[in-house]
Amino acid sequence: MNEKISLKYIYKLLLNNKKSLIWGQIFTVIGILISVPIPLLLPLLVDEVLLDKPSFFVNNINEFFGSGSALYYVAIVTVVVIVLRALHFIFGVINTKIFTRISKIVIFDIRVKLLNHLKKVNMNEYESLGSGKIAANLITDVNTLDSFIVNVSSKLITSSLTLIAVAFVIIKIDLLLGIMILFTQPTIAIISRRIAKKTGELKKEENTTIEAFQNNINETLDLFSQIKASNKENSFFDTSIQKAEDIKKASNEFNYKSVAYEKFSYTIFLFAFEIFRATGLLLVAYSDLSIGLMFAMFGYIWFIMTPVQEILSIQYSLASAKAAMGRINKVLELETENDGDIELKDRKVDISLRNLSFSYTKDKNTLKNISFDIKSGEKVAIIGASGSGKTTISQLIAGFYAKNDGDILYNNISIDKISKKSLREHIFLVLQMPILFNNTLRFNLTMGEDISDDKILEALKIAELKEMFENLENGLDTIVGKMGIRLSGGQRQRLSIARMVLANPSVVIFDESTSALDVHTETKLFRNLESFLKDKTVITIAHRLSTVKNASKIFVLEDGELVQSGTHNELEEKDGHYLEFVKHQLTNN
Ligand SMILES: Nc1ncnc2c1ncn2[C@@H]1O[C@H](COP(=O)(O)OP(=O)(O)OP(=O)(O)O)[C@@H](O)[C@H]1O
Repeated sequence: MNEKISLKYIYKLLLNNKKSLIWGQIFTVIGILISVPIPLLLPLLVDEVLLDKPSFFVNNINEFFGSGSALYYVAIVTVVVIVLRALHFIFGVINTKIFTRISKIVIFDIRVKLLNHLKKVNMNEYESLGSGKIAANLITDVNTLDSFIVNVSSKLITSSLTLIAVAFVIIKIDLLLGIMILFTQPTIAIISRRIAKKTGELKKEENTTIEAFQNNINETLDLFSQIKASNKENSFFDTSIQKAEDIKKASNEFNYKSVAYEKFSYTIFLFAFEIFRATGLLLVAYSDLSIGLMFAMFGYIWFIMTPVQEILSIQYSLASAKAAMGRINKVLELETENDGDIELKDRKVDISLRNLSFSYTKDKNTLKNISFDIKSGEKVAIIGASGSGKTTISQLIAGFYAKNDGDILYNNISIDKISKKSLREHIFLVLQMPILFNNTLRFNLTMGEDISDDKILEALKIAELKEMFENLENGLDTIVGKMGIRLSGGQRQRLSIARMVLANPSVVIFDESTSALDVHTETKLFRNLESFLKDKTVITIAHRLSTVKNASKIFVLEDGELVQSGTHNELEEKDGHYLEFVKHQLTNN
């Protein structure tokens, strides 16, 4: 059972780094012990030195270092404060280093968990989310978790402990002012947060308008020639101008309101600060609070701003982390392939479809109750109208999609019991539109396997690609694909065939794999492949009569059902889809 990502799960992963966590907490406590007294030190000299009421500092300095002038006491305490601040900085850096490392390890573990799950996800499930969403889960959502974990692990404990320590100190200095500060500060912070949220919403609106403009302008520019051809420049560009107008409005709102909101929350803080100051003055006037301690209290007001903000930010970060976990768990909920453990050892593979049914979506059955047998070494063909389910059958035979009903047997063993790895070693599906990796020609042919150049060249020769290869400056090391040289549709199809030759499977499925080739090249190619394919099982999906005619068996599909099967000669004799197909081909040629 694949455990979902939850706070408990993250906690468990954090605990895997117990030793570092303990060290982190030790440094946290030391850091707090160093930083909390800082606001107290210099203000106390107001009482002890300026108002000439020697107490703790002056007495201790006198005892250990001897007495001196005001400059002497101020200088010593200032040096102590600077040293404490420097130490606090150093411990802070060490702490950040420890907690960042732990959170990166946790995030790495989560990414690995997701990738390991994705590796086994079955195709139907994969398509239900789509690559865009999955990539967003792996990048954006995991990053959201990342910042949450960094926040929680390093800031939550530090900020809470700091607040507790400061609360203890300021309540000890003056109960009334201490409680006032402790209640007012978080209230102000909450108000600021609310205001920040409003700013966030305005920013979102601005982003939406920018995105809409971007999508619109991208489409307009992509289809520029078509727009011009249909004389529609005005209407398309008017829409773009309207979208630009939306940006103007939303951007204006965001820019001035965000500054106003920011100033507003700072002003509220200053109001409160003035009230604290007045209360402090009154406490000095009417109670026993000293001037020095009053200044120290003012120092603590600034001091607790950061931990209060940080604790609140964790609350928000928790909300986004929970949403991110929900989306990440959608990936972990994708069902994995039913992987069996039987290895297909024999290179001779008989394939049988038994009442096979399959649907991509719940509302429509793509394949209905299909049964047929293909003996090892047989050369069969599947034909049918576009959308009748030919590609789907081949994908099911190759084990890409999971069947819904019925069974596919390989040497009488159900697909459910066979290891998918072993199945794919035996079956090679040559696609109509092979996708190239943005990598060298060699990688695209070998998929990273160590295969000698001689073998690769032999495969290129069989696939009728030798000539193209000889014209490449960097030979097998030429980058092809997105950022490299673009190959034509026909070249890509032949490259896929060369891939298949190198993989040397026992069953080859050609899914309209030569549709982009001219008849002359196609004939040469199949002649080259003749001896290679001699003992192999070959399933050909094709639209050309010439390609299927010589098959030992032809299966005719219609709307997901097997409607006819037999040899060319047998089927040609009967009225039905095959005869229609033959007639159609003859009249079209
Ligand atoms: N990934 C998919 N998700 C949902 N529906 C799909 C998917 N792939 C194919 N289909 C649908 O399944 C049906 C059969 O498609 P399939 O590609 O197997 O037909 P085909 O006979 O190979 O067609 P063609 O000759 O045009 O390649 C079609 O209605 C198609 O729209």
